[in-house]
Amino acid sequence: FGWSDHSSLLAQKSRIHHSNHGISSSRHQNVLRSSSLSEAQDVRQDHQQQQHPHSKLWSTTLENSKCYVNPSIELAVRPPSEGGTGIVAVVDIPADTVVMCLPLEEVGMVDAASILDLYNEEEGRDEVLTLLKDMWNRKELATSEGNSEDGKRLAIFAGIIAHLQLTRYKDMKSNTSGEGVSSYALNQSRRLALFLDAMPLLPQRDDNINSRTHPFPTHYLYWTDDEIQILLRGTIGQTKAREVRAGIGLVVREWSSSFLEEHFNNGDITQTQILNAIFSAFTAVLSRSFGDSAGRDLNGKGRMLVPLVDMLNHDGEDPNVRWTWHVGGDDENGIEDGKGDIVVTTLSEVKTGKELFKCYGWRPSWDVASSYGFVPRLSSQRWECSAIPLFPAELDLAPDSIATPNQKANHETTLDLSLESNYAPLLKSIVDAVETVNEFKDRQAIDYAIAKNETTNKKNIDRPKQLDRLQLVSLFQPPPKSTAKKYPFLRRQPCVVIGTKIQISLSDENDHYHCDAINSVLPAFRAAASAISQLRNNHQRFGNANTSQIVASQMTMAAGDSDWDVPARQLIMEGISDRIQNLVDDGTNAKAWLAKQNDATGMTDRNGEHGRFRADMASDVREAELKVLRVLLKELLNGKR
Ligand SMILES: C[S@@+](CC[C@H](N)C(=O)[O-])C[C@H]1O[C@@H](n2cnc3c(N)ncnc32)[C@H](O)[C@@H]1O
Repeated sequence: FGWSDHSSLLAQKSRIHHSNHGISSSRHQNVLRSSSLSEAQDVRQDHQQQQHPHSKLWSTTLENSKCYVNPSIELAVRPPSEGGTGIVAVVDIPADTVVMCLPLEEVGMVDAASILDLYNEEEGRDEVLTLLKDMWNRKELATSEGNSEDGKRLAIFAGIIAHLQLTRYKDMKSNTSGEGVSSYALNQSRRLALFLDAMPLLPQRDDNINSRTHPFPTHYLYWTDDEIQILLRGTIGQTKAREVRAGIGLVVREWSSSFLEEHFNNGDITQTQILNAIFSAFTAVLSRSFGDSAGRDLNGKGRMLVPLVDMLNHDGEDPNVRWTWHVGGDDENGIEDGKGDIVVTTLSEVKTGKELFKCYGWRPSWDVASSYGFVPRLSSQRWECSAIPLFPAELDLAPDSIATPNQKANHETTLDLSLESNYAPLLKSIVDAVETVNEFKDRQAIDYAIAKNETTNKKNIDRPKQLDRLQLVSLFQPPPKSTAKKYPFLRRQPCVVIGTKIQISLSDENDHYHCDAINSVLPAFRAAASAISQLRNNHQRFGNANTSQIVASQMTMAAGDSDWDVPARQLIMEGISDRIQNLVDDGTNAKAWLAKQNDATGMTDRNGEHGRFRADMASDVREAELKVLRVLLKELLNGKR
């Protein structure tokens, strides 16, 4: 579900095609309208005496003499519209100050591997943990760059959190704390009780009845189907939202019998609550878990959740704190065992009343939105991405000749390049061609550095490394006219991700980043231009345009040859212009739809407010893409002059 998932259009396509609509709307609505949660709230009221679970976790940690929390910081519990809970400075804090030092074992850090490692079926079988352990050990089919492995681990982690949370709910409801049959899951849920309560799981008690909806109103799992289809139309955000919803929908289906066996069959819990807990756990893991910035993620076992540190909000442009993982001496093994301290240090002075922000890592807006349920505000400048279609959705095969009326009527002179059967072979050749060119370039750079006795030197040192390899994503498109009757469904249009540094000011000081951005995608578009030229030649000579007749080696040659720059830049320019137009039109339609909704419902209650958050988020996703496309189009037009 992370950034790395974007690269593998080829690997993901079959999965997505089967589940275009994501989580079925009726099931989804059930979750949103669930009213059977008041019992859970009542139980919580008794146990927590109305204290916010974040505050409770905070004060309990402060009481632990082995945990250090600098008295200069305080917790700020706020509504989601204000970023939710955060941590603020109560006095001026100088740079390089340790504000937290939390021993992982003391704070109840959670990761999937440790929970599964300690689970022993022979001491009491647990259907959910058995299922998750099997999944953990299952070798995934080899896909590029281990994407599905990351997604799988994240899902298992969510499964564990949901299971422990449901176990805790039953434990609290039965009101027999410490008595009766104990199980591994029960013991773990008691050990992690405070932290489990502090995640965005079952709704918390609130005096306002309207707020008894999900506590994470902007996460894509809680959008309605209409919101996904209309508010996000035309954006890469829509593709991500559909992927997240479809992926989780499939996982939930796979898990349902084990969860029902463990929780529903034993009574006490409704199916809706089970589903609700699973969705909530996914939002918790997607929005709060993290790995080690040094690349150490519990010996490659996955991600972790760390209380208190997960209350720090994100600033990707100017973070004022960072966290590090300290183990005693050189004891790197401590990290593998999840031991050591998490230390949060200020990077710059934090003035009284200001919030502490860490950077969650660079990701484009559409990706931040799909994990974290918000889009960062652009304050000064930051790296951002959009995507450009590799080919026009409908290719004119005879652009210079006049087609006969008969040919036109039969669509003989066009090719639908958003049909998978047509684009898939071309896409594979483009990926291969770009890889060949990149390998060649890397070798040349190394040879050059050796000859000059230098180390290889990357020009834009702050350019995110994800942008240095070919990234493919796809957009959902309505069918082109030529095939709309025969195949009326939405289909995917393959795109290349392009990223540059956008800024809030109107000056052009980032021109060189835009120029680099275009250069970095040129090989893919040169190969695409070669494919298009071959298709047109074949059509002219043989009267057909079968994509299987394309010569891949010609595309590879073109990918590395600047002679192809003119048609490649033309393709990029047309793709960008087309996208800008569509994004603007779809944005206007989204606004009109929203206005209609507002008129119909008044949008005054909490659901209306949450709807507005989602609409704002959709608009931010759209604007971020538009900003990138506009600066790149300007750069291309300047380059032409
Ligand atoms: C790791 S948690 C941080 C604590 C969180 N605010 C809470 O209430 O528990 C990450 C979530 O905080 C919110 N968040 C973080 N940074 C934000 C920001 N700059 N603006 C708005 N929301 C933010 C998002 O909902 C995100 O998914």
